[in-house]
Amino acid sequence: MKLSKNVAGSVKLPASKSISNRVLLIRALSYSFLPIHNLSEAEDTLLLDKALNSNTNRFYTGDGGTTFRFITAFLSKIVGEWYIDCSERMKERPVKVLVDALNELGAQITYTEKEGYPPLHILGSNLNKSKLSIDGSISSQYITALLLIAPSLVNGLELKIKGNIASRPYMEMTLKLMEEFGVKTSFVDNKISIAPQDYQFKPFTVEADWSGASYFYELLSLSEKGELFLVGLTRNSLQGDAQQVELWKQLGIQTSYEETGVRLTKVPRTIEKLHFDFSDMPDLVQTFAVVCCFKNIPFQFTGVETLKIKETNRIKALIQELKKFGYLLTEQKEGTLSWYGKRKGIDEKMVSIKTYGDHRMAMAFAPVAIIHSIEIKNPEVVKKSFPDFWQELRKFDCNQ
Ligand SMILES: O=C(O)C1=C[C@@H](OP(=O)(O)O)[C@@H](O)[C@H](O)C1
Ligand SMILES: C=C(OP(=O)(O)O)C(=O)O
Repeated sequence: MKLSKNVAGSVKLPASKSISNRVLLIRALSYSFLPIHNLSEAEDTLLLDKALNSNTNRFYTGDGGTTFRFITAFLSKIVGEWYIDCSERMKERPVKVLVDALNELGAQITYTEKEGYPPLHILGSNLNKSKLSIDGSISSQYITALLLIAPSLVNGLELKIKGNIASRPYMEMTLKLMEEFGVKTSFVDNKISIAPQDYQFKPFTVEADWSGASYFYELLSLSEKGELFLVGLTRNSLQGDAQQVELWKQLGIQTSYEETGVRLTKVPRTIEKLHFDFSDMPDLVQTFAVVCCFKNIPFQFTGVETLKIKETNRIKALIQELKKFGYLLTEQKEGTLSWYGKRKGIDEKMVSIKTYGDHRMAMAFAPVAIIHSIEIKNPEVVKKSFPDFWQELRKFDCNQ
């Protein structure tokens, strides 16, 4: 694919997988069959949906962090014996904080391979303890998993969060969705309290995905001219990644909210370098690292410590792949990724990008095809969150 330097057109984004997975779990906890409109077709969502509708006691959750962690909490409170398996990469992503919490509530969960990691064997029961304290700095998904089941626990849940809350907007998204389905929650001074109560499920429509939108902001940013319309995005989003709008403005992309989506136009950029704490928007680090290098904007990104335990070690993967274009990124201290503007020349006419099983590596590098000839290895990885990504990108192919 050779991308045009003038990108004009409209993009159909996938539905948010974060919202989809939460709403699927809430519907299952409500014993409801009412419809969820615009449910994501991401593999992570398809696998969760399948698990929630299966009648076996063995589940496979693939590569999905939320998929694995949400189903773990869900099964822990159902009396029975359950086995949850997953992909090889998920077996390297820790789950101890969640398992310890569920065991403290009364479940009996054991590791079937490596201590602290999936896969799991679960003896589920009526969890009747209600007070917990949990480390919030590793993944918000542990907190979300506990919150989602909290109203259905015999004595509810009082959750005290210790340390920083990584990916905090995702936890806030969970609380907002619970409220949307009629559950009362209280969040004061790092303590969340939820009394036992029933969800009131109702038909629901999932928003378009702000994380997936970032690759088209990047596309316009790397182009020479153009204008894009991203269908389905709204200003009042439940997604923390909607906050990327402010960053793009500094980088020269203006967002205008219209009735059916957002319009992106090019404006002069207002910054020469970018210092930003990504702990609220961890999934956008790859997009901004790539765009900043190719626009020659030195950067220092803090709050990136959780990236090592995502689909791949994203810090290492970014350093390795950007080096192929001569950009020398450094991780001088844990949780900080920087590029000081240093670049060495390269001879390669065509650069081959490894994706390491990570959808966001493929999507963050794809727009670079505007500037440099690239080949993306294992492009099918996008199915984890954005199955139609290549189809949408092809709209900007010169040979179309
Ligand atoms: O709750 C969610 O839907 C998510 C939370 C974040 O994970 P962490 O809380 O592990 O950072 C994010 O990176 C992931 O893509 C989706
Ligand atoms: C980190 C991600 O997802 P998960 O943790 O649910 O696998 C992601 O989609 O970038």
